[in-house]
Amino acid sequence: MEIFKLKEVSYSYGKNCVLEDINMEIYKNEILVILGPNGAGKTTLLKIIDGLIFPKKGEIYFKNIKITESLLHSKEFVREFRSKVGFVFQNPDLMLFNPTVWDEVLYTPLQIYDKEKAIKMAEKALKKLKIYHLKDRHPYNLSGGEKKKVAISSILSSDPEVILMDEPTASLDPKSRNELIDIILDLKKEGKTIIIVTHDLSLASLADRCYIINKRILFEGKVKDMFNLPLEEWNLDVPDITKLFLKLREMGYDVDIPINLKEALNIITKLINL
Ligand SMILES: Nc1ncnc2c1ncn2[C@@H]1O[C@H](COP(=O)(O)OP(=O)(O)OP(=O)(O)O)[C@@H](O)[C@H]1O
Repeated sequence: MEIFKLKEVSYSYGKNCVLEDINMEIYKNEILVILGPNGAGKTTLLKIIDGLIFPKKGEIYFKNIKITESLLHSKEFVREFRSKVGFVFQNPDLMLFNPTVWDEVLYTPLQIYDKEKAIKMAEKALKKLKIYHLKDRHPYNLSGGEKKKVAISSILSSDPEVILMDEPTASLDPKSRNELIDIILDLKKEGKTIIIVTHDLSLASLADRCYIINKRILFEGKVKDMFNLPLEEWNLDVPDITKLFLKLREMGYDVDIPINLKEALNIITKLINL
């Protein structure tokens, strides 16, 4: 089932066109990763999907309903849409406005559920991100990574169907990054649709499908099919492990390009045992 569909969407800031002719489908229960270098228009695209800005050209559909500017002014639609689609901003400071972490994470569920259920949801979300101990802290005084986790909890606590994440691993240390990756995979198992925007190519290993954009769509498909593309020329952060396997190919080894460390180890083990 199609959750979102974008048809020939374009967007400009003044005269500066940053997205042109974007055609995109987002399906239920997929992890979609949108890659692109700095300034490629990724955040702008997420804002369009989240209805925060409206395309200058083109059409956008949410579950087959065409989103129009007047629909975005309808309180009823916006309320329903906001309860179904959650957006974790790149900069958590833009999301955190309550006096404590607890108030922050409880805020949206209280608008949707009764108090008892809202409290349960908030507790669950804080525990999921392993930040329950921070619940009485003021978000302003937290570290960058802690703020990011609060921002993610505050979205998960309202249990949206679709989660948009802008550079979710930025400012997370390696342990927290791996924990977040596990959370994203769990969310998929729970039936959620997750859209991740990043220039960190290693996150692509999570994806069911990827887009690479730079104002326009440069690629759409499976991660595995990305590796024949000039990724470094397109200014994407190619992980060292990927570079190593591309080099092995250049040297004449008939190897697949692994999408994670486990796959890399399997391929190397096979090579050694040849
Ligand atoms: N509010 C704005 N007003 C004017 N120009 C903007 C605005 N927001 C973004 N831009 C410009 O639009 C282009 C795309 O920005 P956007 O933030 O969508 O890119 P991005 O791919 O998310 O980049 P990054 O990876 O650096 O976060 C950039 O050139 C940026 O300077």
